[in-house]
Amino acid sequence: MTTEEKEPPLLSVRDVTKRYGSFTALDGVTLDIRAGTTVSLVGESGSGKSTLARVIVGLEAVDGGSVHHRGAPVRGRGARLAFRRGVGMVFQDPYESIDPRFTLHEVVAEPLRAHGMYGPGGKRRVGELLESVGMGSVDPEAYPHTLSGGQRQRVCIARALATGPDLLVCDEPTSALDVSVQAQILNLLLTLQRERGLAYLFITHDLDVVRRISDDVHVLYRGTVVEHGPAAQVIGEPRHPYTQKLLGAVLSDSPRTRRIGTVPGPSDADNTGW
Ligand SMILES: Nc1ncnc2c1ncn2[C@@H]1O[C@H](COP(=O)(O)OP(=O)(O)OP(=O)(O)O)[C@@H](O)[C@H]1O
Repeated sequence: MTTEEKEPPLLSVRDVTKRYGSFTALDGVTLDIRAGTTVSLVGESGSGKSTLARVIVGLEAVDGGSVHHRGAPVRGRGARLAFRRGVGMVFQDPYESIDPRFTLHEVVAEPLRAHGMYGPGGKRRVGELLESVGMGSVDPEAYPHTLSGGQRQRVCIARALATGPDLLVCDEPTSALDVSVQAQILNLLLTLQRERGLAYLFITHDLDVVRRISDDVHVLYRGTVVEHGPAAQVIGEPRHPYTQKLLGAVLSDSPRTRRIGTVPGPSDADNTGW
């Protein structure tokens, strides 16, 4: 038996359902993330990617199914609190996700304070975190409006790392940034992953990013995982008709805009029957 088989996945999502009123946003989603690996989540707009990300980090309650961390269900207040320390989130828009009234120090210290981890060494810890994302030379007492989008996203990454998580959920962390900055942020995330053995759940519309970073890919369609597997297989030889259409639509675009967008739904499809 290999180590991989013996150890439970770092994160396990089991048969998760999420409804908003009568609308089912997630319908029996199951997904595993192994320690130190990257799972990408792709699917057209509205397929449920952000909902799944919010469910995983505990921003939304599930209506059915469960989330497990290192083999133990994230259930009950104690388990939820411990899990929240172990998972960080990076959002799409670094302008919206930082409170402009907080200094950079306060932004990064916030999760430490929330988890009772801001002790006497708190200031130094925040300095180290800013340093680790390439912001060591910036005044921690500065306010976010003095920063560029890329710098803000670095601060958001420092905040996500504050409690020492083993998993980061990244919801389109580069798509609101200038193209030249996107590569820098992606490189930073890859370096941090290497250095810290982090696992990522990575939501992106950018197929080149999916190719570059993913170990596994899950394809979401209307709240259901229709295909998953190693990235090379899902991208190189997609089996499900929806994945084929999704990637086909992307690949027919110009190389500069390989974004996973909208594909014809079942009613428009030619007997694909997904
Ligand atoms: N709070 C909410 N109340 C009602 N419906 C919601 C809510 N949040 C999401 N939805 C609906 O759930 C579905 C999935 O939304 P979600 O944001 O997860 O999609 P997505 O795949 O992340 O899309 P995008 O790529 O555009 O971000 C959408 O139809 C959306 O309108």
